[in-house]
Amino acid sequence: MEENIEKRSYTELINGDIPPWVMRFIKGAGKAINRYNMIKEGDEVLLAVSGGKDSLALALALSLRLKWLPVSYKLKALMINWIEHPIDDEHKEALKEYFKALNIEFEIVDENQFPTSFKGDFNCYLCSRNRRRILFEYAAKNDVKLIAMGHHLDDLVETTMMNLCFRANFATMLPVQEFFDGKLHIIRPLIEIHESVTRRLFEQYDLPVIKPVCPYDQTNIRAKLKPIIKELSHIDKLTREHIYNAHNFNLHL
Ligand SMILES: Nc1ncnc2c1ncn2[C@@H]1O[C@H](COP(=O)(O)OP(=O)(O)OP(=O)(O)O)[C@@H](O)[C@H]1O
Repeated sequence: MEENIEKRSYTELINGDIPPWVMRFIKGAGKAINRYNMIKEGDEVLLAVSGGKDSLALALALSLRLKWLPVSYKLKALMINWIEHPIDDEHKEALKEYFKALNIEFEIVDENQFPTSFKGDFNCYLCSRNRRRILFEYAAKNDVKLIAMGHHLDDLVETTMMNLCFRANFATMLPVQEFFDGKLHIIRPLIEIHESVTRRLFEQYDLPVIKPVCPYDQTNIRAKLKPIIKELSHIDKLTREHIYNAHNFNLHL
């Protein structure tokens, strides 16, 4: 586990001691939720948890804002534990404690990251398809129609660049993605949040973050794009926002 010495306890946030920058983060998520009408009164939201800083930050935002919102929604968190490299008991306990403190029901399911259907192939695309299939099956079984994922603005920018530069495609990650004729939606409440904010949250509070276990994590194209996007943002610090705004999401709603 990350060294938590000198970090503040996340329970401070849960108990209401929320510094302005964390409040801006929570309100930023709320702004996207409202802008895209992601969650309505009484909805049940399945939160997809990787154990990384972003999905844990998303859990925090979705749970804390319920304290002052005039509307209510139900949260349930699901983590897929990959059988090929399972998380250890200590981390499992820390995650369970975190979700309990946030008042979110939390479940861990064991699944194969390399199912036989891959026929020996493996890449990020196949892996995320597999993850999505597992999440969809779980949602269908539990009659959940909303799945929240921890993707943020930097993820959107990297996806856009990947599609444009390597796949000759003007395509992006959507804040709200519809499946099965509207029977299921993936929502991304952190879509307007910079990764630097979730990183800061993780650096300052003892969120029970699990270190990335994916062998491809630092070598994939996404990781190679990060310094390039950072460089672009030195030319114009609103680079990420420009790429986001280029999609004119509002026009399609
Ligand atoms: N093992 C998993 N179980 C459930 N959901 C997952 C899992 N891995 C990823 N997700 C979902 O997919 C999103 C994007 O995954 P990705 O692998 O890019 O994130 P990460 O860097 O591992 O973690 P995070 O985004 O939480 O920091 C996560 O934010 C989370 O919502």
